[in-house]
Amino acid sequence: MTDLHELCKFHIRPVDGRYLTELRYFLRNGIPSTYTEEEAYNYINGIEEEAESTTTPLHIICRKYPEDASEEEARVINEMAGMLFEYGAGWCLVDAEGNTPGCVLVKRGLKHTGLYEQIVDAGVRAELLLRKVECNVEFVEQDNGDAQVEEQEAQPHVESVETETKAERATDPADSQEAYLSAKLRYEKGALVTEEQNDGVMMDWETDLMKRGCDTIFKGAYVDGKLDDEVAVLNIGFGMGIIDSFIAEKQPTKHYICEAHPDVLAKMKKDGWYDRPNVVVLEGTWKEQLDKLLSQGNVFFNGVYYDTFSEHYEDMLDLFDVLVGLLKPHGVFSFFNGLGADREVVYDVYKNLVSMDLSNYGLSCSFENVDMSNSRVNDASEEGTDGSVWDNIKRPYWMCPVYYHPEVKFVEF
Ligand SMILES: C[S@@+](CC[C@H](N)C(=O)[O-])C[C@H]1O[C@@H](n2cnc3c(N)ncnc32)[C@H](O)[C@@H]1O
Repeated sequence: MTDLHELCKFHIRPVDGRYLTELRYFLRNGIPSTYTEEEAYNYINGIEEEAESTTTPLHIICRKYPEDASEEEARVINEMAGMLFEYGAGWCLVDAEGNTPGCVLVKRGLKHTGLYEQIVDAGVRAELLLRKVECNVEFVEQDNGDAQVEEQEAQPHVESVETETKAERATDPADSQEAYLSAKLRYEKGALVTEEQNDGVMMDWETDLMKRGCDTIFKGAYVDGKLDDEVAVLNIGFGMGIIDSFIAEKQPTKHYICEAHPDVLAKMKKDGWYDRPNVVVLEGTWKEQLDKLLSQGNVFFNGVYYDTFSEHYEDMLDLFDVLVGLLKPHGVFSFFNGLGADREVVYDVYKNLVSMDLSNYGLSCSFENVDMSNSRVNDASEEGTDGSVWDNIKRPYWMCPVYYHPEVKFVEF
């Protein structure tokens, strides 16, 4: 390995200013901050193929971060990471075990460190930059061979897809709305899945989270502690009707349900949702339906819940545009927070990002931490079954020990 990689192993303690001097020297003299152990190995051994994994200096720092680091050592290590980021280090490159530097810290129980925070901040900055680049440049399809987790995290109920091509993604029901809306669905015990691919569209391990979602949006039913004369709520995405059943129990004046998939709409019809006197079913995508409601100008909600499938973070940003026009001033918005939830560090990046994005709309977002360590979702083997809730499901979309349950309202309320 190289001197740069060796430096990041902290052989000599304490970790002090000498580390900063040496690291600065390497970087200023042209050693890339993303120079990987694999590249070094291949170079030394005359191997020409490009390595599949990318163990960067930042990975090594995370692997070797001393558990007993003093305050001063922690400060120096943070400064080293800062320097690496300044010189272009990646927050989401993956090593041979599929870990990003942040994942390494999570696995070592070092999430509380300033280093982890710095990596999350770098992730937020990278996402914001990526968004700007994607807006300004038509073609950013660039395969530089680096292994990295998908930066443009897919939205609720879709996890990151590592190296699929754009063409594959266009036909993947878990990734493309067009493909999803024309895919056949199947209701099975405790889940709604796509018929062919077995993507989990909705699963009943989320029941408790749906209950929380319902309770949260009903906080908007009260103005100064008094129940509003008319309580109107909107749920976007019916799925298994779990949250809609909780909403129905609270007997709102009007209960709007927006649903786009024909198989789900058929199930709603069969189960009598269309016949309920206070229920209004908006058939179609929320983008079509909510624009109509906005132009109508006479429907405003105490609570809105959002939980769709095969949408992306940028769709959610589009939702915020209409949400601010449809929410009553004291109204509350919540959503199934599966943003990047197949990787803890990405989940943390999105937690920060969504708060920042909402603040641009005058909305504040707070999160309640829900411990999921005892949830069925994290059980390797579910009681009464041979396996976990993910058996037969193509891609697990939840891998985190804590759920960040969001509550969103206008800043002044
Ligand atoms: C995860 S499920 C919702 C589960 C629901 N929260 C529950 O408690 O059962 C997602 C639902 O959103 C619907 N959906 C997907 N895209 C949509 C869109 N653009 N507009 C409206 N509904 C959509 C799907 O057909 C599916 O029924």
